[in-house]
Amino acid sequence: MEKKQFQAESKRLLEMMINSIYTKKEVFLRELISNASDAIDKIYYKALTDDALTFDKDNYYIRIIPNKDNRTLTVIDTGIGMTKEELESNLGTIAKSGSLAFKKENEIKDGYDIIGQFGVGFYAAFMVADVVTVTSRALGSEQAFKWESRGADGYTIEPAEKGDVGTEIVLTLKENTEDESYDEFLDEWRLKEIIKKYSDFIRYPIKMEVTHSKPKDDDNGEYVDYKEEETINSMVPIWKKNKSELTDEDYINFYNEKRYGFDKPLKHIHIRVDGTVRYNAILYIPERAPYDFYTPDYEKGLELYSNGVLIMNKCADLLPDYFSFVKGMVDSEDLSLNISREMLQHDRQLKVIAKNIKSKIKRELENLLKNDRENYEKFYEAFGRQLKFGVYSDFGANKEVLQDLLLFYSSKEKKLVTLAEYVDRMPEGQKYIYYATGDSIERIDKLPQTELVADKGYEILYFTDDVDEFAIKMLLKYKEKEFKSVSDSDLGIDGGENEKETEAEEKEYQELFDYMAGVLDGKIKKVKASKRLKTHPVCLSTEGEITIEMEKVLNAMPNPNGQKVTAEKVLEINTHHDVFKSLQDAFNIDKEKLKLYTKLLYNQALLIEGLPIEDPVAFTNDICKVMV
Ligand SMILES: Nc1ncnc2c1ncn2[C@@H]1O[C@H](COP(=O)(O)OP(=O)(O)OP(=O)(O)O)[C@@H](O)[C@H]1O
Repeated sequence: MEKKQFQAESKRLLEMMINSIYTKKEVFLRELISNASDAIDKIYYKALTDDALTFDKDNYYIRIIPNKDNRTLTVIDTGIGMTKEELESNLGTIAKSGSLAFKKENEIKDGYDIIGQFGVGFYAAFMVADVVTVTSRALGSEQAFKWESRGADGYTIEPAEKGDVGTEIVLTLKENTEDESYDEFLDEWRLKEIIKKYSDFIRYPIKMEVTHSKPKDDDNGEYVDYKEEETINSMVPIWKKNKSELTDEDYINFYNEKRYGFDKPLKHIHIRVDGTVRYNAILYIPERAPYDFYTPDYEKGLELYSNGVLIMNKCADLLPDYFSFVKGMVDSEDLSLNISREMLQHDRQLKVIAKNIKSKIKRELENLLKNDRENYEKFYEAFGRQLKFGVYSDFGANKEVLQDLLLFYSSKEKKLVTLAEYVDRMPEGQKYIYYATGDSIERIDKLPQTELVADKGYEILYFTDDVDEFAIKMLLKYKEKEFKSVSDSDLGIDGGENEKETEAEEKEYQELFDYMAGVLDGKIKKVKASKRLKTHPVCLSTEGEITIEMEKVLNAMPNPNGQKVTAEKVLEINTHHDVFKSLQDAFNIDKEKLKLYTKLLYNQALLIEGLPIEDPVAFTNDICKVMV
């Protein structure tokens, strides 16, 4: 059977490709510069095996020339050039990559990999240009050729004059339209910006004339403009340098140059991996949280480079959410790029890198905690909340990774402590890790509920962040010790004689307590004699899973159904307090007074908890009733 070839309508293919591959027009320059760099690399590789050729790096460069008068942008390179046949096959055939073929023919291993592989990048020029003119003279040839195309209409090739080996590409830019201005690609500052963004680490100098101004000679305060050629790119990426060559200042400068943050980094991590997936990375832990860090607007991610060429500004897949504060970049030669170089074809390599990076960051944070507590606490102040969110989210899937990085304020140490430090110094007989929740340390310090636990000499962790208690509920235990709120109805503390006494009292005063509960009409589950209060007359505790702090947080969240979460509150009364005597008297002789006292005590307990009083006016009126 006769085998037929597919027919490709190359005009349409070109149009489709030009307009659908790239999301940003500016990348055309990245593609042309990458081709120029590949062309110079090819001479470099040839010189490795050809004794007749020498490669003196100083002679090789890429030059960018914007010309506003002609509306042309020229890209010149001193690379290997193209013969007539090569112009025809490489630029005349879409998806033909001379660079890929070169890579296959020449075994290239030293890590300076050729960039081109798909054979389409060149055509990105047609996104911004009506006419593209390529004049090229190949290495070893005296004759140059000119290739010219208006895109879909095909191309022409004719002999041309060119003094040096290399390629000159002239783009005649499209006319501006209502929606698009192509003039930006003639603007020095814009060009500089694009070069810095995508091609900063191309290994050869990218030169361009840049306008500066200087005072006029006659010293009358006026300035004149003059042009000077500058190398725009930094060339050697800092991450390819040896760590021993680099100082802290170099890393800080890179952080600032890249605008990873406006602060100083607290720590940098320089990673070089030569494993199954090779990559370099420079990561930073910032000193301060960006202003939008804890908002939905914040975008996590690392810059992703393939061979020194920027592929993605913020690759989110490289960082878990709980380390979203990390800034920096990753460069790998082993990424499977897709044709636009914007997304990755397969993410196996990326997954390997992400996993690796995650454990590196964790290890660095652990080291910081162990060896530089002061700076760790600084870090924790800025990003601790994110770690706690990390423990809580994904149903606690990452709690093991994160639990040893957590810190909480300790009632005894009066500073932040780790869970390990807490558990390791727990006295014999202490069953639980105790915590108290509140808006601030000062407020928790005064919470009546902490009295019994503190009296026992037990340390209490203070939870002042909304997320704290939720994270801890997800952890459940640390080193086999369960967490317990000081407001829990059962504190797990053996009260001895005192406890028996309270139980006896409970029975004795049951009628009074029931009456009081009735006055509060469903606002609380019950009233009981407190085992935990020593000096304070009243407090609230809870039964069940939901604590008062959780009730506050959950009810503060947007809730379209208007449903409210309520903790099962218990009003605890200190039966050894003088107030209790008044309650008993009122119960016996003046029920109206008892109602008044009950409401007052309940509202006081709410205030202590930082909960709103339902009717503040009624509350102040009640106080006045007591006063008169
Ligand atoms: N400045 C240049 N000097 C020498 N050869 C070039 C130059 N520009 C392009 N070429 C040749 O043209 C071919 C096609 O270029 P094109 O940019 O379309 O694809 P590529 O660079 O091979 O791959 P990719 O699509 O991945 O960039 C290149 O492979 C190279 O052989």
